[in-house]
Amino acid sequence: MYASRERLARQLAEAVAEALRIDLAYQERALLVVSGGSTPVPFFQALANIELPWERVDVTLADERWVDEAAEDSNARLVREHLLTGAAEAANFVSLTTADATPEQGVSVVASRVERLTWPASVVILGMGGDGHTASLFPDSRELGLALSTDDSVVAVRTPSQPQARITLSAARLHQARRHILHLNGEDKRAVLATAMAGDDVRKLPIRAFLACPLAIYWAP
Ligand SMILES: O=C(O)[C@H](O)[C@@H](O)[C@H](O)[C@H](O)COP(=O)(O)O
Repeated sequence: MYASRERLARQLAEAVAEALRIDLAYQERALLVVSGGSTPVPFFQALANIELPWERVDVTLADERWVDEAAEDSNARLVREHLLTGAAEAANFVSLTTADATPEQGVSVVASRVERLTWPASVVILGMGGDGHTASLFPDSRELGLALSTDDSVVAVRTPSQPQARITLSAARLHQARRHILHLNGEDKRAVLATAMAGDDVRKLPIRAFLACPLAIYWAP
């Protein structure tokens, strides 16, 4: 981990906290949509320690693996361990899974949960994989076309390159935010982002669906 990644995470936490503060000055509740993966951990830890009226903040995920919340690779677990601690413990976390065996069975319950939240979100923070995916909009997802085009909030996703079934907020739902942020580290991801910016085939590099949001980019080497 580079020191600058830690600094970036702290700056990002300050920016997100400020956005929540601004929105909470004139809304009863505010919504923060975060991503999983390894990149956000220092950001979560920095944000967790910032004083805010967290009891008026809802936190949900851009996407989730269809696994038990106790599983190593559960994004909910990541958020509970690193964000919902300290001051942020008072936030209300809304998970994207149910006890159903498959995301296809749970998708409508998750959709109604998501739709009850305060939209537009204050901030949607996206990550990006080396294949240009964001949330669970993978280039090889069978449901990519659906997730990019549907008005539904949530889509169950099967992706040959990924070991688990997943559930993702749709592109339309992820677009419903006052601010969009892309948080990424490393030269390899910067190169993927540069390629994404130089073209327009969203199915090849799904991050392209968010480049015109506008998207604030938080990058460290
Ligand atoms: O993993 C997830 O839960 C998210 O679906 C995914 O979109 C993530 O943001 C990117 O894959 C980046 O992941 P890293 O931060 O681990 O590189």
